[in-house]
Amino acid sequence: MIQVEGLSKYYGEHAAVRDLSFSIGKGEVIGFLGLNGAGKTTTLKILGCVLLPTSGRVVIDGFDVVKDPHEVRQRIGFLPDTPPLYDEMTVGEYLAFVAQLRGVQAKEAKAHVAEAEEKTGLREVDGVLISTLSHGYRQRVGVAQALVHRPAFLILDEPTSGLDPAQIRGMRELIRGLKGSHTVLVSSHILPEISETCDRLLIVHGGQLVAQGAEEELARKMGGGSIEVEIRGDKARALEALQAIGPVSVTHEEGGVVGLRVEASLELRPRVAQVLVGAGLELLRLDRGAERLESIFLRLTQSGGIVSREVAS
Ligand SMILES: Nc1ncnc2c1ncn2[C@@H]1O[C@H](COP(=O)(O)OP(=O)(O)OP(=O)(O)O)[C@@H](O)[C@H]1O
Repeated sequence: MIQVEGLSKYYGEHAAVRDLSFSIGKGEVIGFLGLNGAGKTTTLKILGCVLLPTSGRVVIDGFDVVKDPHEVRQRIGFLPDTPPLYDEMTVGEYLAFVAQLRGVQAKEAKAHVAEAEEKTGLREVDGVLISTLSHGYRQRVGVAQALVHRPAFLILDEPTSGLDPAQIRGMRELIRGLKGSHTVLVSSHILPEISETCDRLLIVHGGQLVAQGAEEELARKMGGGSIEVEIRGDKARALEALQAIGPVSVTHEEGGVVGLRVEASLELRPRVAQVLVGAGLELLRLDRGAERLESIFLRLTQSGGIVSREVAS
């Protein structure tokens, strides 16, 4: 369990984090979202015992980050925005070195390293010098060093930063694979990545929490949500059938295939399928609106937090 209560961090007069409170349950994968400068890195560094808070409390598994940092560090693994890698070491040497720094017995270090390499797909580069690795592999080593002492909690700051699309997918799968065995807090500003990986979202803006909840829940609270379909058949008939459910717009049209979006809650997906098939149309695809998290996020972070007060509770 992670509990954050009234956390603030000032750099001089500037409040990077203001009165932040949230809790994370065992086994949850939480996405920490915010624009550049929102206060994500500062918060994660405090949770990772790298920075001291100005005020407030962070308790991880019953231990306070200020009073018991040693206990906290044994229970968390931290991937900072720039992973602290030693270029002149091989992957295996580096992970063994980090394991021992974190209190793993020398005789157990090998098993810990093998397990971390297995989870992060690094087995084949165990003997490779870190200086020769691609950026994607370096990020994996960053995650592996966070895992190597088998912590219950993982804090990952922008794990996909600078990765190409294939590497992003690999990292997403890696994080998904950690679910169940770890509690994960992962920060990002890449919305689809968070949307697909996380159970719940914390959205920060200007150092404050402006919303929290599952994507579904946030969309409901904000009255948002949309369903996208692709059909083959008469466009006018499709528009008429869908208008009974909510406002409809045509998203694309090509070779007899029409894409439409209905502004309606996801729970209405079966109803959407029913009316389209009932109208004699061929239903080729039915999905949640892809832009949804993006629109929730933009509304929260561009409204100066007006919507936020209702949604943050
Ligand atoms: N060492 C520092 N000294 C002074 N101000 C700082 C320092 N570190 C961060 N800040 C300021 O605190 C605010 C929050 O920064 P932080 O790095 O936590 O945001 P972030 O959400 O992680 O942003 P990004 O996605 O760009 O990394 C910003 O206004 C930043 O300029």
